[in-house]
Amino acid sequence: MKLKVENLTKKFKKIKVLNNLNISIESNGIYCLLGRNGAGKTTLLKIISGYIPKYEGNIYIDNIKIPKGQIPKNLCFIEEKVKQLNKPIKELYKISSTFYENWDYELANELSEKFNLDLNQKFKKLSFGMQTITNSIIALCSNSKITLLDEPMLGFDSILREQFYESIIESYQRSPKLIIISTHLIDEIANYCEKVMIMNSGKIILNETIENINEKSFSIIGEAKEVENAIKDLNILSKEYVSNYMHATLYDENTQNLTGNFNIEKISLQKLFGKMVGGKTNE
Ligand SMILES: Nc1ncnc2c1ncn2[C@@H]1O[C@H](COP(=O)(O)OP(=O)(O)OP(=O)(O)O)[C@@H](O)[C@H]1O
Repeated sequence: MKLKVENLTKKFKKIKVLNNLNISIESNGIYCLLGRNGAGKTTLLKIISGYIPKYEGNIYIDNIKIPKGQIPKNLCFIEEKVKQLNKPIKELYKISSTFYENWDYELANELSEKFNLDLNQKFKKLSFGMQTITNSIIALCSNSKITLLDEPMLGFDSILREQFYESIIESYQRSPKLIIISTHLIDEIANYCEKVMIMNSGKIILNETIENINEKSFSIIGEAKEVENAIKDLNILSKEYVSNYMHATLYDENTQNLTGNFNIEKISLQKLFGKMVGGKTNE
């Protein structure tokens, strides 16, 4: 599947939450969407899903323009904290199977077993984490060609999260699709997705493969003059000085040939994210 978001602007009471935002996704894959609280992730996913009809710009799926406010065929969007009807889980699966034409019964059974869900239990009787897992299972089993998961791991403990990541991969391997996961669990998701999009100030400021990000993200520490000279032509995200030492963070592909009396090491996606968007929220 292809997804294109073109010049998307969304205002709430004159405040621009999305500001001429563009995304182009050319093929299926597992993508993650990062941004600080209030960055506009949910708003973006809701617009793509047709839940917010008023906006400027265009959404294209497989090169076809989606009319504003229309829920695209073959798309499933699961919001954070979504409330289901207070019915037993097996009823919710049944209802969902009539809703989603490619519903995967086998995967629904497998995942329910994996997460020890009692299919006779009513939704409201489930713990918060189990409610979230039910929603996320429904999203994966919907087998939608575009699956948008907005903070699908809310309330999960670390074991549940690990199992859920495995389930996403399993569902993707059974039936490749375009999955976008919005999350704050940055370093965890980095192990499972291939591409990362970072939102800030209403725009996508980074849209890269994890592989490229790893190749470009570094920190360098050493004698200030020497470091300054070595990195003067590179993309510097931050600089800090302690006496005559300097610590800098770089995002640049031309770091391979840096040599000198300093230490250079890779940094995590979490750290890079902090350097790129730290100190700025839309709130
Ligand atoms: N219906 C609405 N009316 C007015 N303002 C809204 C509405 N929905 C969202 N906003 C505002 O838009 C901004 C972006 O919100 P959004 O929920 O999209 O961010 P987010 O990146 O998903 O945040 P979080 O990570 O905290 O869930 C926030 O400032 C929010 O208060």
